[in-house]
Amino acid sequence: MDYIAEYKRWLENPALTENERAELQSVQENKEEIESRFFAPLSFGTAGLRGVLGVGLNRMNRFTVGQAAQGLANLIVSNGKAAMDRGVAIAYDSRHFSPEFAKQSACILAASGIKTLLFDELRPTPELSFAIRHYGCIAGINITASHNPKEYNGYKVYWEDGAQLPPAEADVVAKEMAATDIFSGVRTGDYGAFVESGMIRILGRETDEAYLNEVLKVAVNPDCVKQVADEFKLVYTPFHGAGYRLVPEILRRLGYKHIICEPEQMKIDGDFPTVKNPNPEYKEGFNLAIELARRNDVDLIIGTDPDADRTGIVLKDKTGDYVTLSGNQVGVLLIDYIITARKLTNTMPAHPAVLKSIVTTEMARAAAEKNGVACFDTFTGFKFLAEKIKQFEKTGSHKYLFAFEESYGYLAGDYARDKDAVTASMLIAEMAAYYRTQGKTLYDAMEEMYEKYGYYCEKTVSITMPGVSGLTRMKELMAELREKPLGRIGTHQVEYTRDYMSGIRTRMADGSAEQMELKGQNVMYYELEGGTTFIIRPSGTEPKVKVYIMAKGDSKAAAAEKVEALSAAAKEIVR
Ligand SMILES: O=P(O)(O)OC[C@H]1O[C@H](O)[C@H](O)[C@@H](O)[C@@H]1O
Repeated sequence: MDYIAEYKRWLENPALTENERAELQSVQENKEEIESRFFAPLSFGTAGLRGVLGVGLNRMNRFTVGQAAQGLANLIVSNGKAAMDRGVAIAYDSRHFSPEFAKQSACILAASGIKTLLFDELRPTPELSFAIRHYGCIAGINITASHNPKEYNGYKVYWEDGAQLPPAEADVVAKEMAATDIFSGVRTGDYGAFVESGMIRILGRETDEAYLNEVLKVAVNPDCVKQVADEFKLVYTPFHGAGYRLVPEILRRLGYKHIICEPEQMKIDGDFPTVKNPNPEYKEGFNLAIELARRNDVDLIIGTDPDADRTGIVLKDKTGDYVTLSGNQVGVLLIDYIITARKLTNTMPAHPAVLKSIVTTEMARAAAEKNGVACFDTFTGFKFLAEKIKQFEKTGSHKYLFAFEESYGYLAGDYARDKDAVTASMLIAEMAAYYRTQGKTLYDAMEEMYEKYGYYCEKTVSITMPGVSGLTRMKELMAELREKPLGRIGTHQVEYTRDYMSGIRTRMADGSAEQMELKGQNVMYYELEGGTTFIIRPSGTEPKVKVYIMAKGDSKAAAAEKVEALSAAAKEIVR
């Protein structure tokens, strides 16, 4: 794309406000910035749009959002009147412009004759997934950039089962967007008039109630909470986002009496003023909560990201220090706990299964299989886990107990099809209460878990590659890995290489190849000697290449040592 011509087209367009034009004028001397804003449209992938807020074709703004809404509207119209009447549920988080983009989308859909159900204020992402299923909508939109830094926003689109848009529908939206002129091709109308005519219906507390009732049903053994509720305390932080109301509420309904919320981070604010990254992956975000926990002698902290789909926890260890758990550790703890509680309460279904992504710890498989529960893998992205759940429903082959990814996303229950921090917080709190009734802390339970299932250790090394040059470098890197296969990584021999684009697994010793079940994603997966894995993939949500290192050892230290040695190799390979 001729980015200078596109820049000028925008600069001269009368649709821009004075402020928008001034923002574009302010970069006129900066060619690199112009290129980054105009080199290509934001791509509409299966997770919708995600990008930095600002004026430009490759930015999140009212024009790019309008084009996406029109693309979705066209897809729904092509599905016929019944689909249009089923409507679209729309939610948003605490980011800048999230409510504006949500309202704008509702007006664009309504102008195409599609009913919309718009939340009255920010809501957890999983509540949107629930609302789509609950109200029988054809689709859903969520304005959020999830856990990304404050400069970002995003446009996640969901389909009728409450999961993120399947690739076939995403392709249609992308094509419709490309055929829609960003300035003149988007139809809209008056918000007030649409509300009055019922084309836009506002969702409020009644939807929260229906959602919370469903979440509560996922609790496996809530009686244990009642036994310890008088003394048990926990600290909660929503990182300035959508978990602020419903997470404490579900914990209260579960029976907790002492929920200490971090007051600064309970304030809704798209600048996320107290954290660098509103992402439970980073410990720094928990600093205020840890202080609060220390003052109140609390040993469990729960944090949820701005759209309340990710959940992180911090525990007090035996020396009194506060340590963060990884998404893998929390996931395995929950698998182990859910299986225990299901057995205890006689609620284990026939053919139980857990689901995880290929970059998620193998310890999950060990925990499941040791207990007679099957474990299945999918690609990264909750939409793939949701697809598997749907497949189980269709064939009746398995009943899923729990699905999770190392990226701090967990789901149980049938009411939603995206990871749910409200449910995860509830299950974590229930699990902590259960161990308390056994005279243990969650930290004790985690240590025992390693003794039971083996010493696994994982680390993700992320290498940021920003801008247009970063995109090019990522492409080159993945191409190089395919052209010149790695024979060794660090000091380890590569035994098998899996290319998940072609779906081929090659034995390095003799070049023999076999077809795998999963294919079609840009992931290179190396099986190293000694059962260690090393996986490279470009992130789908941030300008990063991620290297996932997963090892098993005879002790915690031995596993960690293997991982550390390979971290250095990761930085050598991904440059
Ligand atoms: O590694 P990335 O492509 O950035 O994705 C990391 C995560 O992003 C989002 O949160 C998706 O909903 C998750 O399913 C995914 O695991």
